[in-house]
Amino acid sequence: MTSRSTQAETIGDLGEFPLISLITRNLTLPPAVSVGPGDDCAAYLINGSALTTTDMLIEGVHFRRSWSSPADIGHKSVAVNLADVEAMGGTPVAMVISLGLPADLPVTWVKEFMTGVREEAELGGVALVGGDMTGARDISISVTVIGETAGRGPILRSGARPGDIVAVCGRLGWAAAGLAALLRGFRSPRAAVDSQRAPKVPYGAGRQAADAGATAMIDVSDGLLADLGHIAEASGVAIDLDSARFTIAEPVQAVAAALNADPLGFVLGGGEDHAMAATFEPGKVPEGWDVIGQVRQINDEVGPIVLVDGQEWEGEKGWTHFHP
Ligand SMILES: Nc1ncnc2c1ncn2[C@@H]1O[C@H](COP(=O)(O)OP(=O)(O)OP(=O)(O)O)[C@@H](O)[C@H]1O
Ligand SMILES: Cc1ncc(C[n+]2csc(CCOP(=O)(O)O)c2C)c(N)n1
Ligand SMILES: [Mg+2]
Ligand SMILES: [Mg+2]
Ligand SMILES: [Mg+2]
Repeated sequence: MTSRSTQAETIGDLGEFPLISLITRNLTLPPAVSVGPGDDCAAYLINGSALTTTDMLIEGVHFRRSWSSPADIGHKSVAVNLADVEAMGGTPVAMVISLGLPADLPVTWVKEFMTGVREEAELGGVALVGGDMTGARDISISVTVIGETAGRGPILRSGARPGDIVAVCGRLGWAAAGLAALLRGFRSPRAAVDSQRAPKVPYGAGRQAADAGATAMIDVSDGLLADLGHIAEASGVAIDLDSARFTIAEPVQAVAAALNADPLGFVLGGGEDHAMAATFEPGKVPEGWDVIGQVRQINDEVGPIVLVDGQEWEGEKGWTHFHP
């Protein structure tokens, strides 16, 4: 590194290519990756069926710098993408990250962000093989992950059949409860707020579900009801959840009590925990998954729908962008 780069405080002082070096030095690449960052493309082997997924995180929309550490944002950026590979029953192989960054961003911010990226990538078993960088007013992060299903077909949203059991693995309502706390200026309960800052994706659960013969699967990014709605639509079925089946975690209950809200609202309508939600033939629900309902035939007049105790849920079903 030049003296310019060792002394630089902001990424504007440092410059584009030294910043790329800072981000990409000392990466360990698995044998499947023959060319990592540094050339015009990365090169790697895919042995089975290939998967590609991408999700963006935008400052002010997905995170605030005042709420989350740079490392949290690094963790979250990788985790939300790995959750989509998991939700197809796949295994991640390679990842590219594109960053839009303001010039006055401290270099330390990017270093700490990359610590989160590296830690989450290691947890999920994916290699960073490249990316892109541009100036921007607000921080914008776009991650793309390439994965594989090792010759087995991917688990789609469209495979649920009447008579199947609906089950989930992972946290529900934690991140939404954390968001509600942060929006009101609180930093506790810590477990809920930390879940909003960076989700705990149940890595391995998607592959476990695929091994158990899951008929459909999705990760809960927007909200359980909204995301199960995608399974209902794609599969042409009705899904009926049993509210008595949900065990509501203590941090979610604590936020609900403090805000005088229904804790079930966080569980059913809250996103960003990236739990896996899947359907299975009876008797095939794997260990560690919680049964929450049943797949039923659609009523022709109503069409695909997600019900709670046989009724339509009156509250929020999940996050959608572009709403005022
Ligand atoms: N700009 C786009 N161009 C092409 N396809 C898109 C675009 N945006 C979304 N899609 C596709 O639409 C489908 C649904 O996208 P969506 O982002 O809702 O899925 P997700 O990543 O599972 O959810 P979330 O974004 O909440 O994590 C995906 O198959 C996605 O690839
Ligand atoms: C500052 C701030 N305000 C609001 C939220 C809540 N939020 C944003 S995007 C999203 C759904 C998933 O996004 P996507 O569908 O883009 O993957 C949710 C629940 C947040 N995380 N940070
Ligand atoms: Mg998406
Ligand atoms: Mg998804
Ligand atoms: Mg996603």
